[in-house]
Amino acid sequence: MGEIIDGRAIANEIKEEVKAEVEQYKQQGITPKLDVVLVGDDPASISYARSKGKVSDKLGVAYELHTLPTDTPEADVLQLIERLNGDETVHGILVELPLPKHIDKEKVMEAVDPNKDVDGVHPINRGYIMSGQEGLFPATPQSCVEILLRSGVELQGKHAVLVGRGETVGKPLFFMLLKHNPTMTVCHSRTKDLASFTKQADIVIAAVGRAKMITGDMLKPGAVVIDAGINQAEDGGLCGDVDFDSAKEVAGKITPVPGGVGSMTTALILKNVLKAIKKQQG
Ligand SMILES: Nc1nc(=O)c2c([nH]1)NC[C@@H]1CN(c3ccc(C(=O)N[C@@H](CCC(=O)O)C(=O)O)cc3)C=[N+]21
Repeated sequence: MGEIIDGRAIANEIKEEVKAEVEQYKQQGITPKLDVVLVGDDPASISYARSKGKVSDKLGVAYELHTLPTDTPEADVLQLIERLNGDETVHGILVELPLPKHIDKEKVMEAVDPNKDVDGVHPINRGYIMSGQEGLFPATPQSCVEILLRSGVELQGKHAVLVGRGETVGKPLFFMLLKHNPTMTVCHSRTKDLASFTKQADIVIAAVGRAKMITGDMLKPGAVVIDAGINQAEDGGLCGDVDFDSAKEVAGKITPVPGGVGSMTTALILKNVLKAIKKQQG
C-alpha cells in the first residue's frame, strides 16, 4: 500500500510560514488585508468565503467580505473593484466564481489590479504563468506543485500525466509543473484509452472533475498520484477524481480527498496576499 500524503500537515506548514511573515509586516506597520467579493448566494461560494475568513483570522490577516445581491448590476461590481484597487489598505482581491449570468466574468477578472489578483485569474498573471515570470498564480494548481515538492517527489525527467485541461487547474498547472522539467502528457475528457497513458506515468495528476474515474488498474505500480478533484460521492460525502481505495494499493504516494490538495488552497491564497504586497511595493 502506498504512502498517504497528508495535505493538512503540509497546509499547516504553509500556514505557520505565512503567520510568521504576517507578524513581520505588522511590525513594519502593514496589516495584510484580503477582500473577497461575493455576488449572489451560491452555497459553495458562501462556504469557501467563510473558510477564507476563518483562516485569515487565524493567521492575523485582515479580511473583509463584500456580499452583493444576485441582481447587482455589472457596473456596480466593477465600481466596487475599482474602489478596492485604489484602496492601499487592501492587498488582495478575490471575486468568488461563479458570477450571476448577467455579469461578464472576463470583464470582472480583468478589472482586478493584477498586483492584487490573489486568485491568479487576470490575463496578465495567466501570461506570467506561461512565460515563467513571477506572478500571482491560482491556488489549486499551486497546491499540486507544493504537495509534490514538499513530499520530496523528484520531477526532473519523470513522466507526469496530467488528466484535465480546465482553466482553473489543468491548464495553469501544465506550465507551473513544466518549470520543474518533467516530461508531460496532457489527457482530458475526450482522450481515447486514457489508461494507456496513465499506465506510463511516474506521476498522475487528476483534475477532470469526474468522480473516481482513475482506478488502481490504470496506474503503474509505485506512481505518485495527486488528486485535485472535488466531487460529490454517492454516499453524500466528498470524493476525488481518483478511486482512492483501489489506487492506494498500487500507488507509491497518493493524496486523499478530503485532506489532500483542497486542504492547502486557502493557505496558498493567503500566501498570495503576501506575494501581492511585495508586487505592490515594486
Ligand atoms: N467560488 C469559489 N471559491 C473558492 O474558494 C473555490 C471554488 N469556488 N471552487 C473550488 C476551489 C477549491 N477550494 C477549496 C477550499 C478549501 C478546501 C478545504 O478546506 N478542504 C478540506 C475539506 C473541507 C471539508 O471537509 O468541508 C480538505 O480537503 O481537507 C477545499 C477546496 C476553494 N475553491
